[in-house]
Amino acid sequence: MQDTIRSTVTEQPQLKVQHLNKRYGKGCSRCTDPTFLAEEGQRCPHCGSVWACIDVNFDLYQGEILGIVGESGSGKSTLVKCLYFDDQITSGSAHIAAYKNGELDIFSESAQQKRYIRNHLLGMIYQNPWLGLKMSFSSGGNIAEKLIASGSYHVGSIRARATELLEHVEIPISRINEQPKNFSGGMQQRVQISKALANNPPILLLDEVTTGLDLSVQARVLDLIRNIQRQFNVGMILVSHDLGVIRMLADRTMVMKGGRVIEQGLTDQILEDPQHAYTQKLVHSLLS
Ligand SMILES: Nc1ncnc2c1ncn2[C@@H]1O[C@H](COP(=O)(O)OP(=O)(O)OP(=O)(O)O)[C@@H](O)[C@H]1O
Repeated sequence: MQDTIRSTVTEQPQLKVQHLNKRYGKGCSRCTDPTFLAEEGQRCPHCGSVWACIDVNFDLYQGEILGIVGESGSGKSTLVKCLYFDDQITSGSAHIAAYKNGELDIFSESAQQKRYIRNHLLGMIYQNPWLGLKMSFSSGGNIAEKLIASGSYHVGSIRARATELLEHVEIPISRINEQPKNFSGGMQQRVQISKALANNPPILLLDEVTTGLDLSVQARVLDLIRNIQRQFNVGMILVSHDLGVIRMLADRTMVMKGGRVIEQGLTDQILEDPQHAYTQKLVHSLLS
């Protein structure tokens, strides 16, 4: 895995996230700076607001998979939702190398520019395929929707790209006109992946994409993710509460607890020598 890092990682991060905070609720004068909340506390005792992400900092490099692991409620999904502009951040910044040379904070951009970033530079795969797919469209139509959003209008090219992507994720081309609501959970995830890849984004966000799938189906989706990383050299943020999934795929890992990043480093290092007591517990439960 470390060879992958050496051969693919370039110096400038694809994505740089700094001091990202996300609060649900109005907030109050006592929690303007969430780092003052008691360690591991997320809820302000005065106003009841929940700080889902507290001072999150990380870099994502080209072609690497960054795993984010943590217990339920630790802020993993909120983080990727903020990066995909599904949710608004409270404060912080993020820079994407492929967007204006990484010089501008994407969160400070206009709604129109955010749409551009989402349509051209990001792909999102949700745990729930109903969030990522239009179930009343055909599977080919779902891919077409993403291509049209990123400025492709030539019907022949769209059809050819949809065919290529569905083949890539091993959906039989005979089913290109079928609605994904008729597909199995694993197939729906594979259509979601093909849709997210449609515009060749440099960054893919994957939120618990195998949770709830049967083990054999899970293995197939995980294999597909690994192949995509190798073939497309795309940087991925892979959220999972399952350290086994992270171990299988992630080059580097970030451990979250109570909205905070409590540990990050090479996945091998984290598994072999976890520093934080919570990570030690996680690793121990994986190995026992
Ligand atoms: N829309 C919302 N309104 C209020 N609180 C929210 C909202 N979404 C998330 N939260 C709170 O933010 C915190 C972080 O939630 P989040 O879903 O990001 O955690 P997670 O680590 O992804 O958990 P899980 O693995 O269960 O999905 C939790 O305390 C959650 O209750």
